Amino acid sequence: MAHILSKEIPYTFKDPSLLDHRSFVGGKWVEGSKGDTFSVYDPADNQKVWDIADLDREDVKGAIEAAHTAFKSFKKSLHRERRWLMRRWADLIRENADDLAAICSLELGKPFKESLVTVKYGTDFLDWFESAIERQYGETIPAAKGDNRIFTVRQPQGVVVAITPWNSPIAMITRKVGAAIAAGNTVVCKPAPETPLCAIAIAKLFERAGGPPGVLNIVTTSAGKAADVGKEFTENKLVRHLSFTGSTAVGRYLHAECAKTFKKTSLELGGNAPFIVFGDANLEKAAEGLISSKFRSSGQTCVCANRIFIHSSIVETFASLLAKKVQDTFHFASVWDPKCNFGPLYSFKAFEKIDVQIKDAISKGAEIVYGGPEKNSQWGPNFCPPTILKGGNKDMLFMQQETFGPLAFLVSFETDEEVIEMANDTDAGLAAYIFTEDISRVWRISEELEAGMVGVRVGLISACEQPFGGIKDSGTGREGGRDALDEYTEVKSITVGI
Ligand SMILES: NC(=O)c1ccc[n+]([C@@H]2O[C@H](COP(=O)([O-])OP(=O)(O)OC[C@H]3O[C@@H](n4cnc5c(N)ncnc54)[C@H](O)[C@@H]3O)[C@@H](O)[C@H]2O)c1
Ligand SMILES: O=CCCC(=O)O
Repeated sequence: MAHILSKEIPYTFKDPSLLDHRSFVGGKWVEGSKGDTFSVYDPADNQKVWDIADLDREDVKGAIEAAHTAFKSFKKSLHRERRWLMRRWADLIRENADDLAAICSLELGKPFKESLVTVKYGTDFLDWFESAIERQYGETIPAAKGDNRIFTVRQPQGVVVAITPWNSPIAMITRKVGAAIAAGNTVVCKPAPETPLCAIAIAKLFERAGGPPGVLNIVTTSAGKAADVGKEFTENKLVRHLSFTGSTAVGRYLHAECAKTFKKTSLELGGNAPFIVFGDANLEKAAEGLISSKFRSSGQTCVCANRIFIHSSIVETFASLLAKKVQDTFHFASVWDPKCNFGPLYSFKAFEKIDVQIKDAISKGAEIVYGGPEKNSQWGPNFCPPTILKGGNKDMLFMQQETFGPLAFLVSFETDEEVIEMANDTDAGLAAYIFTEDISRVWRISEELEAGMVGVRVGLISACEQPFGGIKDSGTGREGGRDALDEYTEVKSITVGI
């Protein structure tokens, strides 16, 4: 089978060799052993982009074994050697930022301009982890038994499996894989079947940076093989840590399966973020914060605002201001147009989900203030413009179900107590946002919100230096930040008798 891009795009790759349809296992570029493939589509027009190698459970087992073999020597690599590897890798990603952004736009439908921001965000993680490598300190502990001395060291865990979603195909890989490798582990990464090309290109650059064979393995698999391949990840005893970003349902399943072999898990799952604007808020700031939180990636991030609570005294003013700012902010065009800053939804399925949420809300009393889904939009079959609805209430679907699309549902509230209760009335606990000018309210509400991350007077909280993760059904563990490498190491205590 000839493997070439199946469609024309208005972009010329500076280095076309970054495009590949194969997986990367044990330092070799491989097809699936059965020769199976699956297709990747461009969300901007639903046209096929390429056929990608579809690895099966046996192939994935081989990748785990390759990672295990590589771990035997990689765990002994010097900190300084790993720093240089990370630095070369990050530099190569920067040098190839345009091509990587183009791949991201092609398979995710993200505007090219926004894809460049994503590449930078992804590279920031590698820079951050690199700087942390030589600061993996242990402790000395006073021993109760006078003749003993106790100290601790941090050691890599072994083979780490990283399973990533489609909505952030560069940063979700560097955030997991970067930290795991920086800490001295070896990795088998399974990217989402919708967006394997970014993962493949990142692995090409890892190889060029001098990454030893087997340290990073990329296994591309179709949606249909995910469950089977997942069993290998959870049952194989060589895997010591499974790090997953994706839906709560799949995360819950993987977590339970991993418990059977006592694997560590890091789970970054779904969100349902409350965004609260109090009566004393700076409304300009709040509207701008909401635009960056709600409409980033067309509403397709786990930290996007989902339930927007506005104090009843300002709800009308805020809705009009928000509509005006949305109108002034977004420019729709082809995702390749440098002016475009708002892209399509990932898929028709996503479009249908938001259609259901809008119809449900309208049938229960909400009204559209701005936008509304357009069937057969000139910007593609999956395009939905930023949409604002007011009159939301607790009986509507969006209150319990993550929208993952560009719908801003405004719900009015009266008191601080009432809004805290509504904000916490969800199984998710990932991000939350508040806008107020009252310093005592900042502390009180931040501490009362049941969420792993709170943004105060900001709508964009994601950063490599921030501990990223949730509580309740939004998962366990933190990625990024000062403690990022701790997630991928074990503390060993050594007691010495003198
Ligand atoms: N908290 C975060 O950091 C974060 C980040 C991005 C996305 N998300 C969440 O992810 C969801 C959207 O992503 P999605 O639809 O791709 O999620 P998903 O759970 O369907 O898929 C995520 C990944 O898991 C794989 N997978 C699915 N079933 C599997 C199985 N049985 N065994 C092994 N792997 C399996 C998929 O192929 C994909 O690679 C949203 O709910 C969003 O909030 C969370
Ligand atoms: O979708 C979730 C991850 C996006 C982010 O890191 O902000």
